[in-house]
Amino acid sequence: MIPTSFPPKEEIARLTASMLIEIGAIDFNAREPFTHASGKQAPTYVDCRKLISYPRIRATLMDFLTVSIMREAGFEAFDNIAGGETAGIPFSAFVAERMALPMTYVRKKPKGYGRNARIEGVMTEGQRVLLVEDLTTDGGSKLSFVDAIRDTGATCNATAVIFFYGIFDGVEKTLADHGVQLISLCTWWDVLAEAKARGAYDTETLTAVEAYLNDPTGWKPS
Ligand SMILES: O=P(O)(O)OC[C@H]1O[C@H](OP(=O)(O)OP(=O)(O)O)[C@H](O)[C@@H]1O
Ligand SMILES: O=C(O)c1cc(=O)[nH]c(=O)[nH]1
Repeated sequence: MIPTSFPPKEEIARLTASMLIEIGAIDFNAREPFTHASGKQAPTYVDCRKLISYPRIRATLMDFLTVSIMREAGFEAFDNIAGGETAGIPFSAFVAERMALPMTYVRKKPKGYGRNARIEGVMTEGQRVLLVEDLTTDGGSKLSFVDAIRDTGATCNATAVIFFYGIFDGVEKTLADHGVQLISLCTWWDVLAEAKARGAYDTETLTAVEAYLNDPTGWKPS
């Protein structure tokens, strides 16, 4: 069902950050960095996949994502909600259910046999498709998913994610240049503020993380 409450964007960001911290979806390690889909290393990892196991938090965040989509893109802007393999798929299902829209999903690569499809479910020419994903780091996966959607003759002018890194230059512009609007609930800056407010991590950890957030390309493991 479509939620009717519309908390302000800043409150959505704070609550989302708080929920991610509460369920242990936020990992920091400046000594043994995480490798991301882009191949880059970072002292940060947010595991939005954990959210599916927490029904109260999951429902609240999916309401937030749905109202953010309607508020920032329009109430009647989409005909089809597509999830990006893998982490985007459950969230696309929850959003599609709320918006009473068809759901599809996009594979990272063609299946390799059978129909050799990248798109699963029914996507038709001219449909206005919203790509739903768990997060965006530098946007590389989004461009690939959007291109696969457009190859069907559908349009895809927006992507909605729970988490946006918000630290790399030009990600929103690169997406915008590709004709894609980015809708997100929170960034690392919201998580950092909430972590400090809660005293959730030790000062050394937060200092190392803040150094990375301020200069992700110059950052080196400690
Ligand atoms: O490239 P970006 O747009 O910045 O987004 C980062 C991608 O990295 C993660 O996927 P990953 O490839 O790790 O796979 P998974 O979804 O199968 O876990 C995440 O689910 C995003 O799709
Ligand atoms: O870019 C990624 O691959 C990535 C970063 C992150 O923090 N969490 C995640 O699941 N993937």
